[in-house]
Amino acid sequence: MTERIIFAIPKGRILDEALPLMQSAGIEPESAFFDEGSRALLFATNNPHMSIIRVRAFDVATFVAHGAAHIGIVGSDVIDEFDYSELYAPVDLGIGRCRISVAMPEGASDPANGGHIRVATKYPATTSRYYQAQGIQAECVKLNGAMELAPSLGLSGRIVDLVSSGRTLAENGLVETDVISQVSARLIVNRAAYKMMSGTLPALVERFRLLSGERAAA
Ligand SMILES: Nc1ncnc2c1ncn2[C@@H]1O[C@H](COP(=O)(O)OP(=O)(O)OP(=O)(O)O)[C@@H](O)[C@H]1O
Ligand SMILES: O=P(O)(O)OC[C@H]1O[C@H](OP(=O)(O)OP(=O)(O)O)[C@H](O)[C@@H]1O
Repeated sequence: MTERIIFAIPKGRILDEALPLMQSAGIEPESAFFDEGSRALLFATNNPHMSIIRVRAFDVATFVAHGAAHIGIVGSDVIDEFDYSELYAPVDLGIGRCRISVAMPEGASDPANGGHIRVATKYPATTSRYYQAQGIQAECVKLNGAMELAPSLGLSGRIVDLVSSGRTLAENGLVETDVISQVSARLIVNRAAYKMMSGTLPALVERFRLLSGERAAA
């Protein structure tokens, strides 16, 4: 018997780039997936043994790590933040490229007072790890968006957030001071499922690996 594969994809901005990639891999979601009025969260595909769930970016990693979904697409920013041992990330898809950086108000200095700083971020684990390696203790204020507001309103001296064009920082009077890491979207697989579903998942991963190799070479 072939088990059903649950494929988790993120709702946000990666989706537009992920869909053509999935189509190239032969995965076509049912029409309800494209219906903006639909409240459904789980969708059939042209493969009777595969369904798609569309969830928030951070939740893609959680669903796959717990085996509730078997495979997914998510940014390396999310993988690094959770550091789930159950996740295998075998393919860099080369989409959703950006970087995770430190930023602060133009012309400001934010000295580490007694080795301590305060940072507003959606990425507390990544931020703490980055500063810990420099012997600085980062007190992270967790926000889920609009981090750029934090310095001007006195919430923190600096922020750690994703940067692509730099436009959001510039429009909010901030400058990028350090790049923590480069980010791109990855194919992730639940390690146990990869072994258990050996008739389907490894071949699917190979298809994406080939496509990404072709894309990188193009
Ligand atoms: N400016 C950007 N350029 C390129 N990729 C980005 C950019 N911002 C985010 N990403 C990638 O897209 C992923 C999802 O980000 P997005 O901003 O769409 O979600 P979100 O609105 O933060 O998510 P949610 O609403 O689920 O909290 C990020 O984890 C990152 O990998
Ligand atoms: O350097 P830029 O090209 O301006 O991109 C950076 C912005 O993109 C992301 O937010 P997004 O637009 O996804 O919205 P969000 O606040 O909902 O995360 C990120 O959080 C930055 O705010």
